[in-house]
Amino acid sequence: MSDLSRLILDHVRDIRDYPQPGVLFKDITPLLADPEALAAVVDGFAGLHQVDKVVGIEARGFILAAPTAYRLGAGFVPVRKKGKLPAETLEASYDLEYGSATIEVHRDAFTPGERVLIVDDVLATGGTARAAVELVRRAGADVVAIAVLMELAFLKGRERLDGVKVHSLVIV
Ligand SMILES: O=P(O)(O)OC[C@H]1O[C@H](OP(=O)(O)OP(=O)(O)O)[C@H](O)[C@@H]1O
Ligand SMILES: Nc1ncnc2[nH]cnc12
Repeated sequence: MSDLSRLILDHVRDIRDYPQPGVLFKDITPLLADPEALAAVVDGFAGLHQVDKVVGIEARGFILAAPTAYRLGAGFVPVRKKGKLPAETLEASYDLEYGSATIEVHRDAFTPGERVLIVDDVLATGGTARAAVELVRRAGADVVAIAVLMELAFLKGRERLDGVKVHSLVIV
């Protein structure tokens, strides 16, 4: 296992039965609070691809995507839960490990053909990431890859992202 994977595992804590019974929730707040771990994760994402825009998925994805964009000299684009973006949007609905949701992106968030890295904290069932890929493509940009801090392999999210490059800093 890489030093980065070990560092992440040491700073993510498991919360049983949150937000509902049967879910083992991966709480990244200890990692965010640790300067060395936070910097290593952002550097890890920024080392993957040079892109024009980094997309962050509300809310935890924002925290990691914005510093990644800064590090790359790229722009940041928020994908938000429905009803939060002020201008004209595209939307996609999906199921995730513990519920369902609708996300949106501004219709004019990208110029055609821009290269995009999508960043989030956790890949579980893949519903969220798949919907984000769909939105970015419908908005006219090119999804270079998805990058997550942690992939929960038993939920097989990767299988729902056929044809998209998926980078996980740690797989559990
Ligand atoms: O692979 P999936 O099963 O779709 O699950 C992964 C998503 O679930 C969490 O987001 P959540 O909707 O809980 O939002 P939050 O970041 O606002 O806590 C996480 O941050 C991912 O975006
Ligand atoms: N088990 C989990 N822990 C943290 N975030 C998640 N998003 C979906 N499933 C999750």
